[in-house]
Amino acid sequence: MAKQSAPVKKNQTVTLQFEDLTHEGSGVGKINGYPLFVPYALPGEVGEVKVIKVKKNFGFGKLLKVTESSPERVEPPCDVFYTCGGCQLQHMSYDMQLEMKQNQVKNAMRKIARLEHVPVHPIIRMEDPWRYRNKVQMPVGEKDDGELITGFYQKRSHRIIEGMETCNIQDEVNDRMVEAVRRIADRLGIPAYDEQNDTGVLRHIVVRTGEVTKDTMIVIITRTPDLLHQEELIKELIQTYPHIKSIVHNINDRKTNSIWGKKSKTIWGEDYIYDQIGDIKFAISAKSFYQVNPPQTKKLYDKALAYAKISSYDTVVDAYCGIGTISLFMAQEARKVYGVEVVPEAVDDAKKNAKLNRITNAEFYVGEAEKVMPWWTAQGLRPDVIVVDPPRKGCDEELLKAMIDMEPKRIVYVSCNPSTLARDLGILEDGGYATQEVQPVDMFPQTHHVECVAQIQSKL
Ligand SMILES: C[S@@+](CC[C@H](N)C(=O)[O-])C[C@H]1O[C@@H](n2cnc3c(N)ncnc32)[C@H](O)[C@@H]1O
Repeated sequence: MAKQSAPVKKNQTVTLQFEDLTHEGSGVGKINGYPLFVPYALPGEVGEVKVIKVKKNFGFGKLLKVTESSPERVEPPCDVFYTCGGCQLQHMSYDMQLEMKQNQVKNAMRKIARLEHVPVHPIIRMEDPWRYRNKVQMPVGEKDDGELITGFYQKRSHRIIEGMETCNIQDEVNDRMVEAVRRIADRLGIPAYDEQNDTGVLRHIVVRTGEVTKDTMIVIITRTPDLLHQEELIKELIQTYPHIKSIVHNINDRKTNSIWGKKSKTIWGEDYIYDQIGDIKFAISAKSFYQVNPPQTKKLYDKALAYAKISSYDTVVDAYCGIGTISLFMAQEARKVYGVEVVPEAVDDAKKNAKLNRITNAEFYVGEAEKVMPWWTAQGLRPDVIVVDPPRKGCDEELLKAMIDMEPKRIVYVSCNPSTLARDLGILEDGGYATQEVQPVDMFPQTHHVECVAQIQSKL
């Protein structure tokens, strides 16, 4: 059979009618059935597109001009939206963002898990989908004249966007704190890290602010073991900003894209900041995972708790438990909760958090969930409910097997990636578990990320 070639060539300009969106938010238009993926194009629009990459079954294009615009197109409020890689969806209405995410979850359930009959509820929207992030990790660089600059990297590069004064999805306090550290460090003459030559000092400024407490933690990440002008920097920060409760110095001396180094020390204040979700208080240390959107997190955890249907006789396992957030919510209803988490600092936080809330029926262990759970099974632990909340890559296969071996009545799966969620639900179906329903929650407005919680029941 003759090999079919793509109907377009690189650098060709074509007119496209857009019909759909990819899960990353690019518009999809077809030429003789051949799809072209075009960032910033919306379904229902017609546009002129320059073809920039041609593959066998699909290609990529750059939107040159919108000739027929969608009513869902909006002006992005952020000046650097088209250069920055942080948000992908500011050019579409919030309703369209939600519809796209809802479809993404439905498609994953249908195409990956083959669970078309499972209800996917309407996504839980955010009342005000801006300024929600409680944590920022901002790279530091220098202008040609040596002045320090901070800003996110331009898309697919390590070039800092100059003149980025604010990020519209960040808590304003975090914006101000990044600028304060930049300004003081610049005046003190602390040089930025130079990635090319692996020289210089200041790599990243990380700021986390508690939603309820408004406590702020600042983490200064340097290449060098010492932080130049540390005392002056601390003095000026704490005198000017009394809401700063902790300043941590983290050392990353490797030539790497990773932000964090292994060693951290608190150079002023406490090792933690505090925050509260619902009735539960949390101490959060620098390296621990804590959900970035607190108002939506409460809605997510309430749903997880409702799906778990815990009685006072139940034993619960919370795998990937972080600082014990979900565990402590569950512990209020359960007989006993066991949490497991791989980051030792997070487990220390979880134990501290149990004490802080006078919760005595939750125990926390450091380890890889996929190794600890089979060991627990061998010890005879048979929980009534298992909660999992893994990173984007989903659950390890060993962990899924261990869950099935533990024979819980119910599983609650919290996921930040519908594709791996659907893959894992398929494996659980084969292991005797049926997915009852899925609830998407919009934890990351303006970006293509989507969070879900699924209720899963033993078929026995
Ligand atoms: C999405 S977070 C969820 C944390 C917590 N449930 C929450 O809502 O705050 C995933 C957590 O899994 C942890 N983790 C990653 N791989 C792990 C593994 N193999 N075993 C145990 N924990 C792991 C991470 O350190 C992180 O704290």
